[in-house]
Amino acid sequence: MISYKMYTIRSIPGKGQGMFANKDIKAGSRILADELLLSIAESKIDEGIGERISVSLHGLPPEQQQQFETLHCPDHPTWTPAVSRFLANCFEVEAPGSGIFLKASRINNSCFPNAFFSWNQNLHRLTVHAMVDIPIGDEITVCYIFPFYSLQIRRDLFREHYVFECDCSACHVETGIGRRGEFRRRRMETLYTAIDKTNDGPSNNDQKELEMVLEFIRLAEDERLDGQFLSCIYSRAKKCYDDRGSEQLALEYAEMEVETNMRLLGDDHADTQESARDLDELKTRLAMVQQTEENGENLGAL
Ligand SMILES: C[S@@+](CC[C@H](N)C(=O)[O-])C[C@H]1O[C@@H](n2cnc3c(N)ncnc32)[C@H](O)[C@@H]1O
Repeated sequence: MISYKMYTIRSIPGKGQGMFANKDIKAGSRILADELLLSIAESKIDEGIGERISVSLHGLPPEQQQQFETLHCPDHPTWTPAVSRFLANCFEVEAPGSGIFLKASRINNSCFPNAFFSWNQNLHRLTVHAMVDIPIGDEITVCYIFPFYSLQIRRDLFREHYVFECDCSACHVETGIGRRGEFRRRRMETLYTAIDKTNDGPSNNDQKELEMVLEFIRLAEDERLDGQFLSCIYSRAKKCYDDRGSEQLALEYAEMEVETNMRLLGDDHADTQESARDLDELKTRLAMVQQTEENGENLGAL
């Protein structure tokens, strides 16, 4: 067992090691900002991945190579141990790259996670933030993939990439919670793909895009799913409303985007800083519109 300020790493039956809160952790708190041990610039799983991992690993001092060897290594049917170990423990750094972080790699998966990981380019570290209040003693979990993927896709990715079967309540579709959740997640997956395909500029079908965005947000709230994907969707809602001249609604979604980014990424993340700048611009624009309207009213009253 290893204890740090906010968490302890210890074994759990059936899951290897895991990370546990050793104090009550408030939503938005930074649980860790982990240093990069090694990375590869291209994480696509092709025949060259073993070589890329090997080059990066052998560029490290022997002590750090040994630290990599201590990480969990699943028994994958086709990959070498180095590839299995890398893929089961890596996190995305600058896309399409992946990296290994010794502490974060002890965090297990849940499709109802209570924490969120993100590569922070400004800090050159991987951060993990509490998405919700985490009581002392609870396991700290992240979702390795988009949690709104349907059960079949989640199962396939967990088996293929990480070699485990997820046992969280979302993966038990025989229960009421699991079944209702699966229905919502399938719909969210469809909507996310469709929203992603719509153009960034003013589209021919703004109304349809806005309807999809609002439905996605409703489903995420019902399913209590959170993540940076949600702040991207808030950003789309902001843009849809702004494009149609509904600045007040655009402002509400801009505020939700900043709140989500602050909580999940922290104020030192480039995405948070960009969304905060956008919010300030929108507020300034809205204040100018209000001022112009007030001036017009005053002139009319003369
Ligand atoms: C990033 S590591 C997490 C820490 C790992 N348990 C350890 O012992 O170091 C990923 C591996 O943890 C295990 N794992 C993660 N989440 C799990 C879960 N919900 N149920 C069972 N095993 C899980 C799987 O073996 C997976 O390949």
